[in-house]
Amino acid sequence: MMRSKVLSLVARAASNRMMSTATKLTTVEVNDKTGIATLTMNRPPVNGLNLELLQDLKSSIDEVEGNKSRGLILTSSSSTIFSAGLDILEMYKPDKDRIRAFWTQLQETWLALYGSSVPTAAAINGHSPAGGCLLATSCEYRVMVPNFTIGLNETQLGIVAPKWFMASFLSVLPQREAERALNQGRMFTTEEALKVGLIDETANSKEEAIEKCVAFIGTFAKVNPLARSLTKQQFRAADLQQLQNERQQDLEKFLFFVNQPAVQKGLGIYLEGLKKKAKKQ
Ligand SMILES: CCCCCCCC/C=C\CC(=O)SCCNC(=O)CCNC(=O)[C@H](O)C(C)(C)COP(=O)(O)OP(=O)(O)OC[C@H]1O[C@@H](n2cnc3c(N)ncnc32)[C@H](O)[C@@H]1OP(=O)(O)O
Repeated sequence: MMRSKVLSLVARAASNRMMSTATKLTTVEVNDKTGIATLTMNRPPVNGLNLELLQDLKSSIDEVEGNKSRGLILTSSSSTIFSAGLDILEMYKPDKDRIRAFWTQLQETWLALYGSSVPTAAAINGHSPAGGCLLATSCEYRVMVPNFTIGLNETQLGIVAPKWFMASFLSVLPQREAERALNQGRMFTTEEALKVGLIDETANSKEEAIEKCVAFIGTFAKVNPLARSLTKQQFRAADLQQLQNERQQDLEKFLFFVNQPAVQKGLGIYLEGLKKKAKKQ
């Protein structure tokens, strides 16, 4: 390895603390200069949100909450996928106990991210359908790299986005825009997403997206952190409380819905289509 490359790696290691390397599905890296944590999803090939990735995401968010980071940037280690959303294999022909744990964990992870007390931003460096879009819209700010897509495409799969998915979407888009996009299961290109306000900025690379997220978080540098976080909590309290109040019903509704023969059939056909497409490539 060239000396300059070695030196730059040493310098980077010195200025960034790796907080959690034990868990391999996510890593948290805190920049010593900015105090901002970058949480990276790393579940190849598509960051499908299965039980284990959701557990790691939740514990990484808790870690960032606990280590006094100035902000959290969510991104992916893939060069083309932010997250492909929920791992369909968790919902197709599911194991009875595991699917309960899976949905319960999804609820917990959303409550932690949407309700996070630190400023949050998503550096969307790849496609971000469904659950991927949920993660991005749970953050306060979104910067996306061109030539990818983002949206809640649930109706295209014959499934229904629960109320709290809609709440995140509605915290970003006007009701009319959100309703139409959800009914259509519309995926937006980066350019379209910028136009409707689903994302806040575009960036030419992941690095630039992270820089822009850092700049967003920097806008709070002179704002009292407690006042900022309590203000954020007040904006989000009703959405968070609604899920807290209805967690059990939401779980039962999901289990009932996902176990319907027609839904299972639809998921099977969709998975088959994905696999055929992957084989052709
Ligand atoms: C009232 C309450 C009711 C509640 C109802 C349930 C609500 C559920 C809500 C959430 C919805 C979801 O999140 S469902 C997931 C939706 N996601 C998608 O539709 C994305 C599907 N994937 C893609 O479009 C593409 O894979 C991609 C654009 C993300 C990437 O394309 P690329 O060409 O790079 O990769 P491949 O398509 O070749 O995929 C590689 C590999 O990964 C498998 N794959 C992809 N996505 C998923 C997924 N979401 N789950 C599981 N597996 C996935 C794909 O099949 C390939 O596998 P193989 O290599 O084995 O063939």
